[in-house]
Amino acid sequence: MRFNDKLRLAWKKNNSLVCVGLDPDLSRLPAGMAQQRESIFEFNKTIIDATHDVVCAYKPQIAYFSAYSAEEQLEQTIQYIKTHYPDIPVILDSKRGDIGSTAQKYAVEAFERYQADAVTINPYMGFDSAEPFLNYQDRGVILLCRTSNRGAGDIQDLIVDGVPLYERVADLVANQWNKHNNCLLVVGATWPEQMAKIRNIVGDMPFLVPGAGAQGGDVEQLVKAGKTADGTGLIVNSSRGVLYASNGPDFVEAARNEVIKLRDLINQFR
Ligand SMILES: O=c1ccn([C@@H]2O[C@H](COP(=O)(O)O)[C@@H](O)[C@H]2O)c(=O)[nH]1
Repeated sequence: MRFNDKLRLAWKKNNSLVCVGLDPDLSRLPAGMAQQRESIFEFNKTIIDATHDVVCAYKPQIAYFSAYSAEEQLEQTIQYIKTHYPDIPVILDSKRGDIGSTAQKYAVEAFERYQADAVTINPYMGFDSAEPFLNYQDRGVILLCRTSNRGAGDIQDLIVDGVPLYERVADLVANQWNKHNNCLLVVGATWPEQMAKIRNIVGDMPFLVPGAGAQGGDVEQLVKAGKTADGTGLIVNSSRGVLYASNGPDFVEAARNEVIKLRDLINQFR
């Protein structure tokens, strides 16, 4: 099934636009869980089991695995989701980007080694660096457009041909790179004004929206700025806000409650 179809079904099945980011930080694991790489899969599995019916996607961030030489735990986590909750898409957040021959290997890493349904990539090396990913027509390719961080504007707001670079990226992706209808954009929850502009440029293209939760993005503003006419179009990610809602014995319940709270708040404004 194509990524965008899988996403649409997940939005509908769980009536949720929430994506849980799987960013396992050994120093923040719940009390009683050993701070060692072997705990990562157990922690992720517990969070996934507790939230699979209230999310539309999971987003493991590769750095939280490779930093601990825990690639095996990343593989196990993705396989666990695909086996037990096959309706929930997995987005590998790795933000790769390189010359075509190397990008080809990164595409194999994301889509064949890790079996991700979608991957984040950096578009700033141009079309040939994105093409190896885009050629996997059933997978999603999520390109950085206006990121959630404080310094997002340093480069993304530079004026190119009379418009900010992030608008050029949005236009380029929507009108030239999206031949297989498998492109999405990263648009930070922290920039609702820019999000509204991007929505105007790209029509119904889905956005991966990091920055709700720990980064403080305003949910009402982001949903109003980014939703599509049918009240979808957004994959709203929260990582730390969910994973570390509590580090006590109630961490599972606290994580689930956090997701439900975010889901219900988003749904209020769809
Ligand atoms: O613009 C971006 C792109 C990616 N991210 C990633 O999303 C999560 C956010 O984590 P929180 O704990 O919910 O803040 C993290 O994996 C980032 O690498 C982003 O924040 N902004």
